[in-house]
Amino acid sequence: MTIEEQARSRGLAWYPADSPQAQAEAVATHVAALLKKAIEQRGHASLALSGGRGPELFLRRLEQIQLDWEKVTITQVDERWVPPEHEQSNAGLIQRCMPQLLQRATWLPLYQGRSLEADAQHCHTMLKTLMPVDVVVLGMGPDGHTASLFPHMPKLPDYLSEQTPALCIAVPETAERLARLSMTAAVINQARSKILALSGEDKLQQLATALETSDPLARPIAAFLTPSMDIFYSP
Ligand SMILES: O=C(O)[C@H](O)[C@@H](O)[C@H](O)[C@H](O)COP(=O)(O)O
Repeated sequence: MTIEEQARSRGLAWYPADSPQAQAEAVATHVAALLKKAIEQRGHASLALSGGRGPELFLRRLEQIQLDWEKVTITQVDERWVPPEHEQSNAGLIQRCMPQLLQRATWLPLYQGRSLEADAQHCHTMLKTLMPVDVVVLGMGPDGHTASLFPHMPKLPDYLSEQTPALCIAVPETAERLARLSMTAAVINQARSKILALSGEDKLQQLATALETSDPLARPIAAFLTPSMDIFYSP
């Protein structure tokens, strides 16, 4: 079975693109269509964005799309616990890519600069009022992590359970990575729409393994491969 067949057999939509540029175009227009529908139905819409290196083309394309951005609230799926001017800040990336759009939308970055725990509590409270998020855009790391939910991290089973009371968690720094803030499955899997955008053969194989083995402790992305999820892949 191809990975596309595996995804479709799980009720996931599969959108292949020929290049990262085509993928960015497809994701941006798809996100805009979902937000437009939410605004038509409920008068407003909410969007949660991931960071990392992957989404830059998508974010810059979204900046160019005409929409009632004044009716959209934008937050983050996760964040490195650094100020926006830090080179590893996801908020900094989003702000650099979408300066005009963020002037019009309601922008709710996760990093507040208090303490890691205090910021996690602040974001938990913010997300409680925002849920259910209309559109959550996920990436996936080469190890199968998504958001800042990493393989075999402490308390991962709690964070991947939709019953977990925590909506945003503090992820302590390790030798390999900065401290982070992250949404949990209680928010992500309650979203009206999930989008996963990934590129490259390595990540495609990781996704195939996640679909085959469904072991979310080893590959946390596996906990989110449920409808309604649209997967956008480019080589
Ligand atoms: O803070 C982060 O790193 C992201 O939010 C993370 O969840 C990202 O989606 C994956 O790590 C993929 O990142 P790349 O696109 O850089 O591979």
